[in-house]
Amino acid sequence: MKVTPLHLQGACLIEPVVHGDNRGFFMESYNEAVLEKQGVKFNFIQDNQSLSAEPGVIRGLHYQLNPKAQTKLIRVLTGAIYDVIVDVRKSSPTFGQWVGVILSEHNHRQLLVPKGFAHGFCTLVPNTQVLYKVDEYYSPENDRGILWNDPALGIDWPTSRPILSDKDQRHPLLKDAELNFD
Ligand SMILES: Cc1cn([C@H]2C[C@H](O)[C@@H](COP(=O)(O)OP(=O)(O)O[C@H]3O[C@H](C)C(=O)[C@H](O)[C@H]3O)O2)c(=O)[nH]c1=O
Repeated sequence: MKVTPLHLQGACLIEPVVHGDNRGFFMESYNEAVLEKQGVKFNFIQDNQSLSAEPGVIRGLHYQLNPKAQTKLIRVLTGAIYDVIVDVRKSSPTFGQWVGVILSEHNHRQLLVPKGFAHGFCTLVPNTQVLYKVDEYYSPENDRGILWNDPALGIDWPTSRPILSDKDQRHPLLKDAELNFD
């Protein structure tokens, strides 16, 4: 597995080794020891999976407040997403900055999202299934969000008319969001 740090501290791209042959491919999609040797060590305790039937679905921008903040390891089982993380650590020199990467069933890329980041993605093709590991359990009372198209963020989403959940239509702007990350 190749681990490439991103410019937002703590975030990294992970690319597994894919063994292709005449049948298809095999890969170790997660290997704790291999990642730990490269400084990626988390106690993931929950696996999540979502299916979005249509392209242009945006889920996010979500995070959980401390003490239930989550590290997330995101990958795509089928389809493709434009995956975005936003640094919401108030004392961070990159507070409010974001990075977007394409994760797909074809590039097998994974994104490690540190605690203190809001996370969201936009699906790029139909029937996109996203899998992700988290190191804290779901905590509805600590679940928060930031509006996907907050002009202060200027995220270059692939669509300006996304399919959104009712909840994702009502998140505050970053300047009004409840944050408790240093
Ligand atoms: C996150 C979560 C949700 N749920 C229930 C709550 C709702 O009844 C239903 C859908 O939840 P939600 O609309 O929050 O799902 P997404 O919009 O896909 O949100 C997720 O996708 C974005 C991109 C994220 O980064 C978050 O991890 C996560 O919030 O699943 C659970 O039962 N357990 C969970 O861990």
